[in-house]
Amino acid sequence: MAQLNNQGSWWSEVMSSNRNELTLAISAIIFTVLWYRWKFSSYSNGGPPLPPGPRSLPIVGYLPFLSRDLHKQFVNMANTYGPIFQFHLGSKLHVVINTPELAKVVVREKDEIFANRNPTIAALGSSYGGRDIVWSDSNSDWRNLRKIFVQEVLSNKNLEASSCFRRDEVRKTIKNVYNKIGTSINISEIAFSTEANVLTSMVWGNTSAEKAKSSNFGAELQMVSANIVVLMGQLNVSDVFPSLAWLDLQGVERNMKRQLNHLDQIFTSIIDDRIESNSKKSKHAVGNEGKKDVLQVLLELMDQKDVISINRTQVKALLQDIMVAGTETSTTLIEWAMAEIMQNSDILKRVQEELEEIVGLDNIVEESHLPKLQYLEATIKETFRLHPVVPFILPRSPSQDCIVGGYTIPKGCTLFLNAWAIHRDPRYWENPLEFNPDRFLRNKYDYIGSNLNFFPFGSGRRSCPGVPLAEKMQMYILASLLHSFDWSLQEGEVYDLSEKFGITLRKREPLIVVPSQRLPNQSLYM
Ligand code: HEM
Repeated sequence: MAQLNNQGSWWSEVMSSNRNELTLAISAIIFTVLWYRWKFSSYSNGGPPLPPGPRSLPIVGYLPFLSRDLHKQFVNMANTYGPIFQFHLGSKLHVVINTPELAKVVVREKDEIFANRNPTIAALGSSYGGRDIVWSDSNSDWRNLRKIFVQEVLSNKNLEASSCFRRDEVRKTIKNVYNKIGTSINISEIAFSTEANVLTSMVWGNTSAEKAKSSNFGAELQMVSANIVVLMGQLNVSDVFPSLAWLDLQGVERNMKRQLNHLDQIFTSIIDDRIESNSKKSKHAVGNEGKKDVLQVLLELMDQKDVISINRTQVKALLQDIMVAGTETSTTLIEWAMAEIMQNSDILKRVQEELEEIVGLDNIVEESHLPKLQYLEATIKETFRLHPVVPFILPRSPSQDCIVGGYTIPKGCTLFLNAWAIHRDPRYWENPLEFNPDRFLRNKYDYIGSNLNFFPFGSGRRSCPGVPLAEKMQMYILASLLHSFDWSLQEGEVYDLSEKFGITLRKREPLIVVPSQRLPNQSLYM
C-alpha cells in the first residue's frame, strides 16, 4: 500500500503514552466510524465518487501513516493519487487540493460554499469558541467582525495614522540591535518584539493597565502566541475521534485553555482599565478621530446598538486574532527572508545596493522609501513562495455537498489548499527550488491570490485581511535591518534552511546572527 510508513509518526507516540485510555474508549470509536462509513458509502451510489486516496485501516483510517512533514507527504500523495485526493482520519474525511486550477474552483467559483473553517478543538479553545474572525463559520457575526476589522482597525486612515508607532518601534529595534553589535542575536526574537510592540501601540497604545505596560509583557505574549500556534498545528486524537474528546488524551485542550486564560487576563485588565478611565473623562476628552487607538474604537462600537456593534467577548476574540495572527506569521516570514538572503550573497548585495540608492548611507529607512524598494519586495515574495508561512492556508469546509474536479466533496469535510506544493510545482515555476527573486520582477503577482500559482495569504472571502499591515511591517523591518547593519553567522554556525511543519511553517533551528555597523554616521542609530 502506498505511503504506509509510520516511522517517526505522530500516532506511535500517542499510542505508547496513552495505551490504557485508548483501549477503554475503543468501542465508542467503532460506533462512530461505522456510522460514518455508512454515511460516506452513499456517495458511490449515483453522484460522482469521492476523490481517490490511499487505502487505510479500519477505525483509525490513514492516521497511523501520517508523517511529521505533512507538507512533503502530501506532495508524494498527489503524485500517486492526482491533484485532488482524500483520506480519512478516524471518521473524519479530509480533502487536499494541489493545483491552482482546482484551488480556483474552491476560492472563486464556490467561494461561498467553502467559506466555513471546521475548526479543531485547539482552534476553538484559542478563539473563545470560534467567536473571532479566523475560526468562525461564515455567518453574520463573522461578516460583522470582519467588516469592523477592515473598516475600523486596518482602514487606510488608521494605517496612515499609526505610521508613527511603526517608526518609533523600528527605531527602537535599530537602537537595540546597535547596542548588541558583535554579539549573537536571535532574528525571530527581534522581529517578534518589533511586531508585537507595533501592534500593541496601535491597539491599546493609550492604556495605563499595569499588566500591558510591564517590561516582560512582550516576552509573555511571544511565549503564549508561540504556544497557541504550536497547539493549533498539533494533530489531536480528540479531533479525529470526537467520542474520545472528553479524555483530552494529549492534553491539548487543557493546555490551550491555560494559554487563553493567560491572554484573557491581560485583555480583561486592559479593557477594564480603559472603561474606567473613559468614565472619568467627558466624552470629548477621549480624543479626536485620528488619535483613537483600536481598543477605543471597539469599545465605542460596543456601546453602539445599531449599524455594526460588538460584544465584550468579541472584542477580546478580535484582540487575540490581531496579536496571534499578526505576530507569529510576520515573524516567521522575516526569519526565512533573512536566512535566504544571508545564504545568497549576490542577493544580499543587490538588496543592499538598492537600499543605498533609494535610502542612502547617510539616512535610515522610512516608510516612504518602501514602495521604491522593488528588489526587496521581489525577495520577500520569493521567500513567501518557497516558505509559505501558512503552508495549507487555513482549512475550508463546504456548507453543502458539491463537486470539485469531477469528484464529490461532502458537506462538513475538511479541505486543505496545499500552497506549499503549488508554490514549488515545476509546471508553474521554472527551477522551482532555486531562490530567485528576479522571477517576481519579471511577473507581477499580488498578495490577494489573483493568480493562484501564488497565494501565501489565501484568496477569496476568507483571505487574510491583515495583508496591508503585514506588507508594510515585513518590508520596513527587513529594509531597516539590512540597511543599518551587515550580518554574519556566529562562529561555528552553518547555513540551514530545514523546516518545522505546523499550522505555520517555521525554520527548524532559530537564525542566530551577528550584526555589525553599516552606516558611517553613529547618530543614525540613536
Ligand atoms: C506574514 C504575514 C501573514 C500571513 C502569511 C498570513 C496568512 C493568512 C492566511 C493564509 C489566512 C487564511 C486565508 C484563507 O483562508 O484564504 C489568514 C487569515 C487571517 N489573517 Fe493573516 N496572515 C499574515 C498576517 C496577518 C496580520 C498582520 C493580521 C492582523 C493584524 C492577520 C489577520 C488575519 C485574520 C483576522 C484572518 C482570518 C480571516 C477570515 O477568516 O475571514 N494576518 N492569514
